[in-house]
Amino acid sequence: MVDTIRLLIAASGTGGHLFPAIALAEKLPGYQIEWLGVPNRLETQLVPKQYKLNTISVEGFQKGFGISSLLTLGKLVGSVIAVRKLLKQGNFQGVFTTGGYIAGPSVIAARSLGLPVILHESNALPGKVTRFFGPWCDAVAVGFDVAAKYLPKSKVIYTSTPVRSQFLDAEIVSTLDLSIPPEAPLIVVFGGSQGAIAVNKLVRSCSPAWFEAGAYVVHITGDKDEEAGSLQHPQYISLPFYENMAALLRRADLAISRSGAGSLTELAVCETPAILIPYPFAAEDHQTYNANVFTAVNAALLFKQAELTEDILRSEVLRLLKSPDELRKMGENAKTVALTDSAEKLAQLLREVMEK
Ligand SMILES: CC(=O)N[C@H]1[C@@H](OP(=O)(O)OP(=O)(O)OC[C@H]2O[C@@H](n3ccc(=O)[nH]c3=O)[C@H](O)[C@@H]2O)O[C@H](CO)[C@@H](O)[C@@H]1O
Repeated sequence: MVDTIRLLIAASGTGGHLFPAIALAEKLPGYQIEWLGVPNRLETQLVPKQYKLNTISVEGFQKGFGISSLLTLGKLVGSVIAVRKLLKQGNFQGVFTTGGYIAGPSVIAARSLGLPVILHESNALPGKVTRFFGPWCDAVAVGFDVAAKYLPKSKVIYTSTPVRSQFLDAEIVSTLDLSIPPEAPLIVVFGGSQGAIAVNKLVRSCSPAWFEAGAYVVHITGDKDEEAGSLQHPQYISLPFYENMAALLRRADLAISRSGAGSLTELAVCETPAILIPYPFAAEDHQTYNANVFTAVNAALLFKQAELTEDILRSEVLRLLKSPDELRKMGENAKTVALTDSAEKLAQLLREVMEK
């Protein structure tokens, strides 16, 4: 009889790092899974109760990564020791990680114990940690196939990025609990898992013209926007966060969004056309690389935040609202850049590596 396999999932920080790992974990019945994160990030809220969350302190690691700062090195060594101890004491047989600062110590610790590691990188331009540690991993699964060209020394496999299971349910739209008339055009605005204050300002200024055109706006502002709540209108719904993004994106006629890999993959599987405004301060401008994947297949319009004025945003949205055929075509094109069976593909890859 084969013993139950014990897997440590190192995924931490943002929705973009956590949701793909949660979707994968759901596809590994029979595996005993524990989580590795840090004490003060989103994993403390998002990791499902059935997985034990172990935490270590690796804050700030990514920032100084690549520069031989003693502090960074000291933190890294401490984290590696902590993860090694956890892996040994917990009898784990392998590690899965979604990159980011938690991945460095996890990969080093696992490899130093001879354990297999799979890393999933969801961005079109892989992060520094992925580029550096990718060759140490048994495989690097990528969310967009263009990422492979930045990982020449890694064993790269295109799996797309797993989304939460509700995104794959075409009927989910019936669970939308916001009062929006069925025939009204719907614009959904969101800025990743943390909101986007600069986009919020623009959207509030433009919205009255969109209301006049009959559109409803669901605006997810994040919880750090002090001006959230300053716009009131019967066709406007403002929320700090919304759980049922799957229903909302399927219902949306147009999304206005940052271009984090998680949001983009969800837009793709929901076939939602989009206006993308990459977060200008994202590491190495990786959100622009992500957005380029969409513009390359005419699935979205891309605007640099610094160049996007109220006038441009207002008029582009009004133009698109008058062009349902163009919107429909953009949605169809979006579908081509993601796989709906990504979680299964990733689970299969993991099983192949862990059970060989
Ligand atoms: C600012 C930044 O650097 N963000 C990065 C972060 O993702 P970050 O979490 O910021 O953004 P993503 O777009 O990847 O994911 C956002 C997730 O939050 C969910 N959501 C959002 C709002 C809401 O109300 N409800 C909700 O469920 C979305 O559905 C999505 O699943 O890691 C990603 C993966 O490495 C990167 O591509 C992003 O660039």
